[in-house]
Parts: sequence; structure tokens; C-alpha cells
Amino acid sequence: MTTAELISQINQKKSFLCIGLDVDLNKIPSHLLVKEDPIFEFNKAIIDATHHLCVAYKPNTAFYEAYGLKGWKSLEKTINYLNEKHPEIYTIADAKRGDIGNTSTMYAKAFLEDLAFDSVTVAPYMGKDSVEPFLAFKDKHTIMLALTSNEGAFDFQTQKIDNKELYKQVLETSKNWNNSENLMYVVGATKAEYFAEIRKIVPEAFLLVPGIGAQGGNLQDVCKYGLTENVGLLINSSRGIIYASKNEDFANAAALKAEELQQQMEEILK
Ligand SMILES: O=c1ccn([C@@H]2O[C@H](COP(=O)(O)O)[C@@H](O)[C@H]2O)c(=O)[nH]1
Repeated sequence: MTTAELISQINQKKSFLCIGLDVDLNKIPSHLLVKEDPIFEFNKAIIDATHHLCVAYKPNTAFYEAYGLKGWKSLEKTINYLNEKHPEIYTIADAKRGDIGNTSTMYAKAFLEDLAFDSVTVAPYMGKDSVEPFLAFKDKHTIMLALTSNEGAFDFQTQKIDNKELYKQVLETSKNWNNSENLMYVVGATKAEYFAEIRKIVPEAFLLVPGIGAQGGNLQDVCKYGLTENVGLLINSSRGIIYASKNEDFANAAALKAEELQQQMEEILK
């Protein structure tokens, strides 16, 4: 999907919500556990109930890889369902990959070609030649970790090298890479006070913002400096939406939580 198509969907739905599909079999309603593929059944019900309220879904691949081949199959069924039933919806494989060039190409093929996600998350630690293979894919995005939502972000990302914070160097340097127009960045909602600085470096780029809800981030605080003319934000919530209820009404409960956020976004966009 192109960035223009994503922006058009955001404007139509008055939403920049991304729902995280982080499925944990210990947390889903028990009546689903007797099904052949409980993870897919859970995702399908969530997608059917929420697709009109969000513009993107983000399965974190760890939650599928943890269940081995069966989990990978559930991930494949989920992305196929999204691509067939809701091709307008943006999809993110939250896999946080990156390796030497030829290996990165294989990771990119796995997520962007074989599974046909619109984007994949990558770690910047191995540098330009580990990220450019992802950027080479036309009409696909590479979402690079910049300033993450966790406490450990302060271990390295905010540390200064040559008098400049590492996350700023990541943002600045990557702007000069080949096909950098295909880059987006991860910035945690728990780091709202950094958005003004970040927007000085990447004024237009889309930011994927996890950390709303379960991690305590606040939508209004993020939007204050994060929002651009083209919105420029994808706000993710996973547990706060998909585990709103453990009962048979779980999909409706998730839709209510998603609607709460969509309504706040509609208000912000006015
Ligand atoms: O900095 C980061 C990068 C990625 N994540 C991922 O986003 C979701 C957040 O889930 P919640 O349940 O809404 O807290 C999850 O998949 C993380 O691995 C992040 O939280 N922070």
C-alpha cells in the first residue's frame, strides 16, 4: 500500500488507530480453545468487529512464533483474511528484524512478499546495509525502531554519542539511505515529551506509536507535537483493545474500546 492510500483511509475513517493482534492463548475466551485454530478464530472475530474503526492491524510475530508451526499458520491465515476481505487496511508485521544484507533480503521476502504484509518493523542496530534490503520493496514500508516505549530505551537510545542522542542519529542518518521515502519510525507513546524534537528531524514521516493503554501512554499528549498535516501517526493499542473481555462478548467489548479511541481521534482531527 502506498502512503497516499494510507492517508486516504485515515481521512475516510477519521481514525489513525492500529489494533495490535498479540494473541495469547491464556488470555482468550475459553469457548474458542476447542476450535481447530483458536488464534485465527479470535483474530477473525476481532477484525470483523473493529475493521471500520481502525486503519491498521499489527500482529506481533512473537505471539505466533511462540506456538511453532501452528502459530505461523495462524499468522498466515490472519494476513490472508485481512488482504482478501479488507485490502484497504494497512498491515504491519511487528517482527523487529535486521541482519547482514543477504539475510535481511530473506526476512523482507518472508514478510513483504510471501506473507504480503504492507510493512515490517526492523531494528537499526546493524546499520544501513541491514535496513536497505527492506526499503527496496516497492509500495511497502520499513518501520524502524527510533525511541521505544520501554524503560530500556534510556539504556542506549537516549545516550549521547558525539554530543547527540543515539535515537536522533538514527532518525537523521536514515533519511539519507536509498529509498528512505519508504521509512516509518517507531516512537513510544510513553515518550510523548520527545515528539517535538523528533518532528524537527522527521517533520513528515509516519510514526508508529505503541504504548497507549496498557503501557500508560496518552493519545492527546502524543498528538500535541506528533500530528502532521497528513496526520503522520499510527497509534497502536493491543491488550487495551483485544482483551477488553474474556467472555463470549469479547469482540463487541473490543469494538467498544476501539470506538472510544476512534472518537477521540475524530475529535483531534476536527
Ligand atoms: O517500542 C515499542 C515497540 C513495539 N511495541 C509492541 O507494541 C505492542 C504494544 O502492546 P500493548 O499491549 O498495547 O502494550 C506490543 O506488540 C509490543 O511488543 C511496544 O510496545 N513498544
